[in-house]
Amino acid sequence: MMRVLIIDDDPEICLFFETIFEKTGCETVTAKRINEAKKLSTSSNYDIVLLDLELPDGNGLDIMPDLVNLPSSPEIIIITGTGDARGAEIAFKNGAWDFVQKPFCYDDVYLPIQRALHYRKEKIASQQFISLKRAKIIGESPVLRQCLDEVGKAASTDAGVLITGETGTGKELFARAVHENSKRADRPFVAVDCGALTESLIESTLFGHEKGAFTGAASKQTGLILEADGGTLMLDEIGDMPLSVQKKLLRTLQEKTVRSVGGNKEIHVDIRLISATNLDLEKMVKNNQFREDLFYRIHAMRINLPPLRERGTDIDDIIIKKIHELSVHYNVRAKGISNEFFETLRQNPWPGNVRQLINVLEYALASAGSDPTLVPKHLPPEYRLVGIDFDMPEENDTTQMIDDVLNVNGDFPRLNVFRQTLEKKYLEKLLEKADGNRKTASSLSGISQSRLYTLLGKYNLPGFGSQ
Ligand SMILES: Nc1ncnc2c1ncn2[C@@H]1O[C@H](COP(=O)(O)OP(=O)(O)OP(=O)(O)O)[C@@H](O)[C@H]1O
Repeated sequence: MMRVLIIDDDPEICLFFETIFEKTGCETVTAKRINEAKKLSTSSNYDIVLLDLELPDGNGLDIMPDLVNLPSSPEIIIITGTGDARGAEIAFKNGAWDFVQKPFCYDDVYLPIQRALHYRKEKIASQQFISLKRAKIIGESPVLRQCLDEVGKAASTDAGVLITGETGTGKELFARAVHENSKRADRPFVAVDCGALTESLIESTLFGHEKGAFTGAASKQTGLILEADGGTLMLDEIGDMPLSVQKKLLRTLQEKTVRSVGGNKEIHVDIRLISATNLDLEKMVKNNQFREDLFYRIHAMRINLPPLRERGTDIDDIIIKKIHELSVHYNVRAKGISNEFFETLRQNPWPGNVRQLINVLEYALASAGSDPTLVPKHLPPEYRLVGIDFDMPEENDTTQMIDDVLNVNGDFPRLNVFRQTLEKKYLEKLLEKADGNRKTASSLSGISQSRLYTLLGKYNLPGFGSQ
């Protein structure tokens, strides 16, 4: 049973909250003064504390540090005075979960309380399941917790892990979590995006090269596989790795040695490999586009990350924590978040998943300026059109684009060429639609700004204006 401490000197307000919490099956205790609250909070554990700021023997904020640091780390909801416009700022700066402003009615407090109870229940459940360093992974939904369980299992072995999932679902974040919880945690974690490297670059980037090994190799360079020695190598977009490099990688994994381009020496190397992809590698194996022996080698374990739209209330947790993080990062005043803001974001489909959501939150924070609370009007217009599939091109457009690419030179293209041509066309359209604005392009596509730059460079496309 959840326990709630209500700190307020007004008997009517105490009764009001006691009734609400007891209806949801919680046990409540009340304190009318700071001294009384101090004694009660140290003699028992509480899940939620409601704290009035105007108490007869002082300001409620004076005991905030004591409450925040209680062993049970309760979720604190602050009750601010009538017309106190700094309610959100006071609450979040002092580590509160939420705030309610006097005078309030049942509807004003019902949602903050439900959210706090829900969050608390999931937090307790997750603590029972996981004692894992989570890197920066946010979310408590059952599907996400299952993935964290897999992280725990993967971290206790040295086996190859394949992480699959749509773009922006956190594949790199989870790879880091595996590394940080493994016995290799104090050794390097090196991530390489195979999709961002041209066929000729990928081999020398991974394996290194000798001076003069090819035109432009002015000096000897150590490859990233050796950089990861003793630690973890993450190969993102491994499905984009050319077959010739796949063969060389397999040899490295089997023999635990690496040979640079143009070199004749095998150097011993000890790496743990984590691969990631959003392609169907099984299908690629069947179509001879991915080596079967390598496929078996890299996926002794598998973690399949669900898209954000299937993660239930994780989106709320991510919104709350990321807004807080971004506010601190940009040194802007803490803001409240309206229910309508949450609701609008929940209803979007998020094809670019968490990355896309973070980009939109960044936009919202910038467009809110000094407004104290985030509301839907702070979102990019296309995200306010809930229920409309704004990110998906019309089916006819897509079919036309695919047909155009298939008919290039009249020859049927190899899959690799097809994919790259389509990707280039997508980027051209994206630049057009985003009007050359890098933030909009990143938000529309769900691709990080740094990845966008890499892709534009790869296809020799113009960059963005200076915004
Ligand atoms: N569960 C999560 N909690 C907090 N942040 C997350 C979560 N999942 C993803 N992110 C953030 O979203 C962004 C994208 O994550 P990441 O790069 O790991 O995705 P990815 O699946 O590797 O994407 P891609 O396939 O495009 O390379 C990063 O800023 C990451 O920190």
